Amino acid sequence: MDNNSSIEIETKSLNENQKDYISWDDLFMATAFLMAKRSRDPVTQVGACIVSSDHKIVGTGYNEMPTRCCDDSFPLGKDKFDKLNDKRTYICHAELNAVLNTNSISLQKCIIYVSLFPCNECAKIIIQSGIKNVVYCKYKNNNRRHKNENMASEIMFMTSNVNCRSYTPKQNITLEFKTTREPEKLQINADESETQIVLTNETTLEPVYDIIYNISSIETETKSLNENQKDYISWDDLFMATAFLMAKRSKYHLPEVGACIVSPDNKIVGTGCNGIPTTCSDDNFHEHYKLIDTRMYICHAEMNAVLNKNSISLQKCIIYVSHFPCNECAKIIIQSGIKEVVYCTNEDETEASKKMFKASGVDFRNHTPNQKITITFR
Ligand SMILES: O=c1ccn([C@H]2C[C@H](O)[C@@H](COP(=O)(O)O)O2)c(=O)[nH]1
Repeated sequence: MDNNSSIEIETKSLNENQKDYISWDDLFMATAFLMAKRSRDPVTQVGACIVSSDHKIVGTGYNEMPTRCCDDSFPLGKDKFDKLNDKRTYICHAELNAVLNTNSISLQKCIIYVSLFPCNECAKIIIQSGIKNVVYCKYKNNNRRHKNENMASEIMFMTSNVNCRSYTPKQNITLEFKTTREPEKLQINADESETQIVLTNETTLEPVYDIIYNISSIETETKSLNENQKDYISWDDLFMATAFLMAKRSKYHLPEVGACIVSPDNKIVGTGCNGIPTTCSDDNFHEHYKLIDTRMYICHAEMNAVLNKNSISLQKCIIYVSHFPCNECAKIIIQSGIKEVVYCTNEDETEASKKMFKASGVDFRNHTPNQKITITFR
């Protein structure tokens, strides 16, 4: 390949590709709105996303009943005459959950993105946690800013030097999940003294869902859904959507890849997309060094998600990836202690990765959300 043509191709595809590229503000506000899709509050679904000064997600949350307080035995409506029968008595707000869900020792200098302006109770929690910036999308009660509880929050933020600004992404974000057929199926012959790997040409249409998750969750999840919760999404959909959202920060059409690592208790502990190392400025790097093969410089989404982690250990974590990991990423995943890979598409040569995953006891499965997920900022 001659140098000039490859430079041209690369620069061209970078420009064309940046149509979909999103800002940090868009990314984190979209993550907050995505989280809100897990809320079972029939009236107002709120999401929050806490981000460190180096753009790592360190906490997420949505409004829900306290953990293990089964939604069906708690009211989802209001009753101003009977506090015991009023959802407000029990529901933990999105901000509270995001702050308490964090894997980071300190939230000093962090930013919290919230779909709704924080109420006075959440303002107290935000201030005491050390968060220094609040980015919100709208006010509750038809955007009535001058409601008492909003005023109280504003006064407390102002006197505590917590910066507060409103931000609404200009357009909705739609995440489309490409589905592909598995090119080959891996079989392990358990009878052989040495593990024998057979590649067959049988093609099956994924997804294969995590049976354990579904069985335990169906009972509680389906029963409490109501009319207003058409948008409600499963954990698998949420985290795959987060991986695809991350991919929108990639400037590389190789393709754009996103990854999201999740702890056993469903906390996001790392995210990433493919890109050149952080310290190499994206915009000048190609032209400056007249790169022949950009792929040599690209850090893959999986590598970035693992190295971006805000948890000491990734033992027993799950990594959600838009594309099946290559062999280099498979090594990183295995060595990091991650125990499961959930992928959406599998277009590339991944035999070596599969062989290593199998031998190392890392499970892998496909998950493709049934339909596209649209994040609407309203
Ligand atoms: O700062 C806030 C304010 C409210 N919420 C949650 C609490 C409730 O679940 C809903 C509000 O329900 P309404 O029926 O609209 O009063 O929003 C929050 O998470 N954070």
